[in-house]
Amino acid sequence: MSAALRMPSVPAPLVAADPAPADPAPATPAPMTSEPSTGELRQALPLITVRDLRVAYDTKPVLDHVDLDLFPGEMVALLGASGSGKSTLMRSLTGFAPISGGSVRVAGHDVTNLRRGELRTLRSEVGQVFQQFNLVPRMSVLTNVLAGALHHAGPINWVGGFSGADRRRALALLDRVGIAHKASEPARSLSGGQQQRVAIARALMQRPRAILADEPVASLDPKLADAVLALLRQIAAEDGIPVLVSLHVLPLALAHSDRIVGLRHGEMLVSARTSELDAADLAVLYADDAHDGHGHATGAAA
Ligand SMILES: Nc1ncnc2c1ncn2[C@@H]1O[C@H](COP(=O)(O)OP(=O)(O)OP(=O)(O)O)[C@@H](O)[C@H]1O
Repeated sequence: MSAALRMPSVPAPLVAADPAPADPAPATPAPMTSEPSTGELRQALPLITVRDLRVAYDTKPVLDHVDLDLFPGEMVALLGASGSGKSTLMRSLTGFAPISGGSVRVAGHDVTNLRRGELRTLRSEVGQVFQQFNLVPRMSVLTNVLAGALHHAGPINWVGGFSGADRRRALALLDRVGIAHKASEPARSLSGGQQQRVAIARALMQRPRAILADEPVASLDPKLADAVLALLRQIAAEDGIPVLVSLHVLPLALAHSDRIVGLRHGEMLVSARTSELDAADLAVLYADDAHDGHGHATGAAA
């Protein structure tokens, strides 16, 4: 396989429960040679569609004609050396980046043309997970998860302001991510891997239509990183939502994604199914970047 993989960004559709179309235009159905199964009839349309995206900070271009589709149910790893534009691409999906051209559609929202209230709605529908977890350290694990419900609730009294149904749901989500037994402990008392599980449960509390995870395992040891990425992939498949996860370690991307996309200096150079890739195919993303300037190994040797 050639080094730079400008493959079509549209993979064979992954089937998901009740996918929400990002665009009202129906996808052209693939020709069918036999009676379609239910799954085939529910072919997924992309929930997130990025076309010809350009982002510039002041006059400095950071993303250059980027195309991307994210489908319900798939875990997509976003790779690239430091400064290649991964975080900027993620921020573009929730209206936090200075988009200078192209289009971004997320769960039916045209991100480049949203009023403030619509932006809030968009952000309430997209769960976010960060490297530093972003929990409130002195608050309990349960309260941190309940905070995910605030996106939909508007102003709320933190003391006793959550409904019993919210609390039951938060506990069920903590159970799902494997740390219900920590519900009443302060978040700061948990290990990094446990805190990231809390952050994932908080994102799920939003009932997200997609999850964006920006280097979610960069602070975790390899075993915990494996477990957290496996959890995110399981959520993508079970909940039928796309999960986009930026990573710096190639073996983790190869082990835990359905598809890999890769940026280099703001250009999307790689977009392919993970099963069709190996580490050598991804070297193009890191050429001439022995170190990324932030002390990360680039992953090529990881
Ligand atoms: N708010 C900003 N103002 C000006 N330049 C910015 C801003 N945010 C990012 N940049 C620049 O945009 C480029 C891409 O940054 P970005 O954070 O998206 O890269 P990244 O691939 O996520 O890097 P890393 O892996 O280190 O997190 C970099 O050159 C960065 O300096």
